Amino acid sequence: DGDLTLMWAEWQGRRPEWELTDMVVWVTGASSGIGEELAYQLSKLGVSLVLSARRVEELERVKRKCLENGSLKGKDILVLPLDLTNTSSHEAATKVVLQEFGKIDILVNNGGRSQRSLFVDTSLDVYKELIDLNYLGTVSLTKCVLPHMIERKQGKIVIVNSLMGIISAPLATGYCASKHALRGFFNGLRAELVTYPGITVSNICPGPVQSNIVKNAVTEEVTKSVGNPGDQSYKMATSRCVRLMLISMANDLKEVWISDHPFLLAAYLGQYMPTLTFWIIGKLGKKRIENFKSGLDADSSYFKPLKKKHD
Ligand SMILES: NC(=O)c1ccc[n+]([C@@H]2O[C@H](COP(=O)([O-])OP(=O)(O)OC[C@H]3O[C@@H](n4cnc5c(N)ncnc54)[C@H](O)[C@@H]3O)[C@@H](O)[C@H]2O)c1
Repeated sequence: DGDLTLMWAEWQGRRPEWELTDMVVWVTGASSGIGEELAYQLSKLGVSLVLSARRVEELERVKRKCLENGSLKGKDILVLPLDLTNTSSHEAATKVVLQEFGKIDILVNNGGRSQRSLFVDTSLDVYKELIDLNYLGTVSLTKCVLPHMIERKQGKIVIVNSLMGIISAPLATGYCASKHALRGFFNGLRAELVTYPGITVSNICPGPVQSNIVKNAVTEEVTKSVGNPGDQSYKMATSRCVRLMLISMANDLKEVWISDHPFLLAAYLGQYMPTLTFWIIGKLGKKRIENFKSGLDADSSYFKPLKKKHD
């Protein structure tokens, strides 16, 4: 359920329990899904945590659960409300973290939103929103934190990208574009930082993972979300995805693919036979669009045969 380098790192590499202790880790999108689970698993490693998202009460809930389940004390977790699209607030937020903990070892750029709509039906505002949030929000926060990492000549920048940043699927053109943009940007930034070997850039690309991503996905209009999480039984467990993310961070892997098949296979195939892969995506995607148009959950109804096989 991961690319070969990641699987090797899980087998033979450095353990998160050895490598990630005593660090200050800032997680965006920590109020739900992958970010929330990251908070729980990180809190067991004894790091200092900064939890960011827009809803303070949800972040407080996550903080309480971290304190119940981990070894941290209240002072080790900072709840810092942050809207990724409000880029003018990012500098001040970074200062608050530095004042509180004195350093930032790991920035996990996780906050984001997906999409479920056909391009022809979708307002341009949706495309602006997805680029503002998923791409520019991440770039902006990284721009605020990076000078501090350069000063210390160390730090880990983690981007929660997606397999949709490598291959694309119908009904998510704007989401795929924002994730492809992140991959292009951070591969370039990594190369710019080559004179700082202590600063690493990890591009993490999960396939489908259990979370609220579909429920929160934007549709034809920015103000309209899907509202229903759909059937998540065929997706990877959040805890497994996050464990593999921590292994990636502990081993400073530059890019990882975290997914079950057939999604992982599609990513591999896409590297070797792009034309064939896009033909297959077109064939499979046709059914996905039909499901969506008839009001069904595009994914779960599509993956029913797969689920039955698992059962
Ligand atoms: N779940 C999947 O299948 C999957 C697959 C690949 C990649 N991802 C990526 O994982 C990341 C986390 O998503 P998730 O699956 O946990 O979904 P989720 O909807 O459960 O969580 C998204 C988080 O981002 C936050 N967020 C949304 N808009 C924000 C804003 N304007 N400012 C600050 N925070 C904001 C939400 O509050 C929430 O905490 C996203 O970047 C997503 O693209 C998810």
